[in-house]
Amino acid sequence: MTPAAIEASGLGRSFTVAERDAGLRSAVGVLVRRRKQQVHALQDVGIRVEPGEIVGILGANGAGKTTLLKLLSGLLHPSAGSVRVLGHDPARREPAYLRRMALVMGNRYQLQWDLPAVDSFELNRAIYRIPRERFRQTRDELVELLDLGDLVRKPVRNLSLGERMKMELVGSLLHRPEMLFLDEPTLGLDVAMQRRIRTFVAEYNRTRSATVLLTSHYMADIEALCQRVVVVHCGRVLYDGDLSRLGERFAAHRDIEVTPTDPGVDLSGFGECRPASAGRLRVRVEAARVPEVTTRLLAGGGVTDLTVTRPAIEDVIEHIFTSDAVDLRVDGADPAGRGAPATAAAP
Ligand SMILES: Nc1ncnc2c1ncn2[C@@H]1O[C@H](COP(=O)(O)OP(=O)(O)OP(=O)(O)O)[C@@H](O)[C@H]1O
Repeated sequence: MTPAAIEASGLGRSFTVAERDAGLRSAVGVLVRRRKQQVHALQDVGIRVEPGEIVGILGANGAGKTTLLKLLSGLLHPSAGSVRVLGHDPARREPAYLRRMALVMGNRYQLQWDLPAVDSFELNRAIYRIPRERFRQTRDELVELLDLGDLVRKPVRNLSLGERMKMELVGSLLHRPEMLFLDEPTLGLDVAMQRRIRTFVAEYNRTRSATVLLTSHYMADIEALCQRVVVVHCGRVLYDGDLSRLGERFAAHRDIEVTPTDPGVDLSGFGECRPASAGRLRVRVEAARVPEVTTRLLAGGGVTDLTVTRPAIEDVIEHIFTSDAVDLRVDGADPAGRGAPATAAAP
């Protein structure tokens, strides 16, 4: 078996935060007597990622995605469990590890605000001790790939959001990292720029055989780049497997589309009913009721054809994000047969 790019087990991270109620009295009181609370940002995460994979990390706000990327890149130390990335313990932040990975955050900038990006690139060359010739070659290649041209000579503060993000990517990739952690790299960008960044990430993964972990709230990013997704919910891994099979696992309902013989027929007794295209009707029912409802619809003789479809992946994700971890408790093995726990435990 080839060594994994990432291997984590029982990985967890908690934070101790001061608790206080609203109001002035509480603000003063907290100076005298501090109440503390433990926040479990991430718990018992088990994950194995193979070299060259692109894995999407999905989760609602506050689910623990950034905490996971920070643990893997060594910005945070774990409170529990163990993790190896490219054979290194990330928390030790060894130069040998830092030279092989990059963390890019859509809401944080590493380039010097008042300087042209090209100067920050020089700084990175010195920090990472990149040989001059290789540095020039990589920089020019990346600048061309991202159509940045002379923009590298403009102060970073004068660049647009999308131009700045592309510049951040160049700055982060000059040392040719094999491991890329991308936290919301397309945040706030327009659709065309999102697509440009996606194409670039796919290209970088392909040409450099880089392993990529990506978080994004844009499903288009995930669908375009990631066959495999890890869904983090309330700090735990709820699902680790093929994106295409997420719906099988978590879709709470199915849509049954029928062509009625009588266009005025009332099917609302079966479930939420809406008109679909070409005179068809769509009835939304709980997944468990599909066999019973289809049997009754066909036996009634009022429909000429019938198809059952799963909801769009966005709907499935929304269902997961808005549910309590307990609601999503499922039994049995993970569908993709990966190591991560397939059950969501009660908090
Ligand atoms: N330094 C910290 N101190 C206290 N709590 C923290 C800290 N960092 C993260 N948390 C908490 O840990 C939980 C997970 O946060 P995290 O930033 O990992 O979520 P996320 O999934 O990346 O969310 P988002 O999509 O909003 O960026 C949240 O409840 C957050 O408030």
